[in-house]
Amino acid sequence: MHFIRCWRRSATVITSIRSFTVKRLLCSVGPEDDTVFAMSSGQGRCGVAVVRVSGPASALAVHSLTRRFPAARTASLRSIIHPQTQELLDRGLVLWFPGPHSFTGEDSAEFHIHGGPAVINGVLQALGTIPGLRPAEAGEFTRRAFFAGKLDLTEVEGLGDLIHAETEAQRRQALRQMAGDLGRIYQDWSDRLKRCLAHVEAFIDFSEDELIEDGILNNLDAGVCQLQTEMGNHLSDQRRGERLRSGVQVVIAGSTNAGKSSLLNMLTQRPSAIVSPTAGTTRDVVEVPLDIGGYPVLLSDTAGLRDTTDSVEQEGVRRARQRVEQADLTLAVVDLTQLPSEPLMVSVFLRGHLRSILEQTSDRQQCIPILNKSDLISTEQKHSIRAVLEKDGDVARFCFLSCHTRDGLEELLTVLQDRLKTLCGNPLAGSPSLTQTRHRTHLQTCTEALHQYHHYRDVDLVLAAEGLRLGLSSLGRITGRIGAEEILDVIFKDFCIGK
Ligand SMILES: Nc1nc2c(ncn2[C@@H]2O[C@H](COP(=O)(O)OP(=O)(O)OP(=O)(O)O)[C@@H](O)[C@H]2O)c(=O)[nH]1
Ligand SMILES: [K+]
Ligand SMILES: [Mg+2]
Repeated sequence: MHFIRCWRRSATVITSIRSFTVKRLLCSVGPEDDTVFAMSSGQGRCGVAVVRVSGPASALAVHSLTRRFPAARTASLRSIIHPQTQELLDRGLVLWFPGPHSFTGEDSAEFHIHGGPAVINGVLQALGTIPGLRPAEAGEFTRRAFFAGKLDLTEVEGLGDLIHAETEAQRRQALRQMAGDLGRIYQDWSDRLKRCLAHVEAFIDFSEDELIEDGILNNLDAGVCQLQTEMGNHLSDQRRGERLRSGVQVVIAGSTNAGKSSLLNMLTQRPSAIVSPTAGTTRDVVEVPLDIGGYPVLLSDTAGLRDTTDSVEQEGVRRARQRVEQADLTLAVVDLTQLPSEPLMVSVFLRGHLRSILEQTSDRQQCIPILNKSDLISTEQKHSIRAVLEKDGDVARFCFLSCHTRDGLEELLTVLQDRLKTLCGNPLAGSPSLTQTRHRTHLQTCTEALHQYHHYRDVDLVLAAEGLRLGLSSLGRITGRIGAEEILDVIFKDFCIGK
């Protein structure tokens, strides 16, 4: 969805100024001497739009459009004039940020103009007539900031996440990463590893001259072990940061007619899925993104689980099972009227029933049993069911619910939020979580390389040193000190024009 939005935004801008561009749109990977411009605020009619310019010809751009040059980093009201026709385009604020003290590190400027399409197009077209200026690529301002050393890759990713953050917890995590919290951890590990490597190399070069004490290798071992422990702890985070970034997969599953689609509609507060008394109504997976207490959730309703000869429904059941298998959390909906009347049989029945829903995924943390249609049973029945289940440690914390009266909804939301908190962690507490598979992959490579150090340490010190060197380069790949080119395009594809 984000991608389409960004793509649409960029498509509009590019078509409107294409005829005025002097240079081809190049996808650059390194610093450039051309100057780029783009609208940095959102698309559509708005009070104020921000047009950004960055590169060596920024001063020329400001001068050409405003005549009177503004003081650095001070908003100045100016008439904005087309440099060729001298026509007045708008009156707005102009800001001048001389490099290197700017976001991109280059000379840059911002024009805060009125947000109507004709004004915006007029100013973009005017900029396009200035020699040396061309429209910016998606993410090009940030790309320039990266090459100027203003941001490392984790900070660039944090900035991208911040732009796309849809919930409070996502915003907090992204902001923290953008501020460099995560990058600093990796940089610290990198610095320490570099010191270890320098010592091993010194030992290899000078030990025969007996200039180096013997104990130095033991200290080194301890240093490498300490790094491994810290990396291990960072990696064993149950994917909290990644989950918060991409959304928690919550799946509603259960038998046909248990009330799964009714639950989806109640949580989304709209008729997202068809509800009917016919068993087997839902076949496709119906997925709705939700913000629950600041946590991003992808909530899916699935086909009722039952044996069937209908091939379409069979496919629905297959998809439902697949979703449950991949889910971070399953809401297992049970129709209370289907429970055995004998209270003592209730927990046996429920345990079996939950097992048939969850199948392989036996982790109890991943399931909330929802006993639905509580409006159809008496208060006494409810009490006795609760008493039996509370005694049974094998049944995870359950919720009574009625999708008809909404009784139990508050309690369900509380339980749900608790689980989401556990699944995503508090993005502001403790050390920051890794947020991307990319980080995980390089860190794993790094820890494996450190094993190589221990493996060869007594056999061949040169090979042991190679392990440290490999580890160092894996860490460098996370922050972009090494091999940035190959992944830049992947990262920047999610950025919009103007950022
Ligand atoms: N009395 C009562 N009826 C409910 C409740 N929840 C759902 N129902 C009814 O149960 C029937 C089935 O509801 P659905 O939401 O379609 O159930 P489902 O689990 O999605 O069914 P399938 O998609 O066929 O698997 C409908 O007639 C609902 O109105 C409830 O809390 N109380
Ligand atoms: K149904
Ligand atoms: Mg349904």
